[in-house]
Amino acid sequence: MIFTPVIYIENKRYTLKSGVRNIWDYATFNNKKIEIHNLSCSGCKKVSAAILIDPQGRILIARRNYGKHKGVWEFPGGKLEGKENPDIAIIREIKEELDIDANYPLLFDISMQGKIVLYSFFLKLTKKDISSTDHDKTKLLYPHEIYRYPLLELDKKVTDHIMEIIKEGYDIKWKHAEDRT
Ligand SMILES: Nc1nc2c([nH]c(=O)n2[C@H]2C[C@H](O)[C@@H](COP(=O)(O)OP(=O)(O)OP(=O)(O)O)O2)c(=O)[nH]1
Repeated sequence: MIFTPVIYIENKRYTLKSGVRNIWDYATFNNKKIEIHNLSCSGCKKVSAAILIDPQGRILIARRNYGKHKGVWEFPGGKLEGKENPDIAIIREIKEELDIDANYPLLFDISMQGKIVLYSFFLKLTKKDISSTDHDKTKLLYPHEIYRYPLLELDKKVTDHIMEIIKEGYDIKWKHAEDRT
């Protein structure tokens, strides 16, 4: 599991390494597996969510097209299967839902509400035309714009944490390798 330089675990904030200001650079410092803190929550539903970021720093949100959350905007993702790790789950989910092949999911938030534990990962969005099996609409939004849409409670908390990370001066934009100077 690769963390960002900042991680929120149940609303507590941890800084893992100083001196790294672009969250994507952290992957190159920290490319080894680390076991995540084991949350004790018996009978919890564990869910991974993808904060897919484009090169302009916009985030993908999607409107659910079925079930009890139909019409609600959320981050793509879904439940962990069996003993699956959250990072493996998010790679599988966004392949299934959006047909996106992702690398280096960066874990930055573990939030709980009721019986749900949500693991949120930053991922690079390189694909242009997005369509989802689970959603009828998608949007690319700057983080402050996300609040304009009806969101699940946990997603508001995750968005608050993204805003805090940006206000502190961390950059969530990334560059294509060929654009790097
Ligand atoms: N995919 C996704 N799920 C989220 C987010 N935030 C959040 O609280 N959840 C909750 C909603 C669902 O209860 C659960 C995701 O499960 P799922 O994607 O398999 O959806 P589901 O409707 O089949 O799940 P269920 O609640 O009916 O059991 O996590 C989010 O940003 N993305």
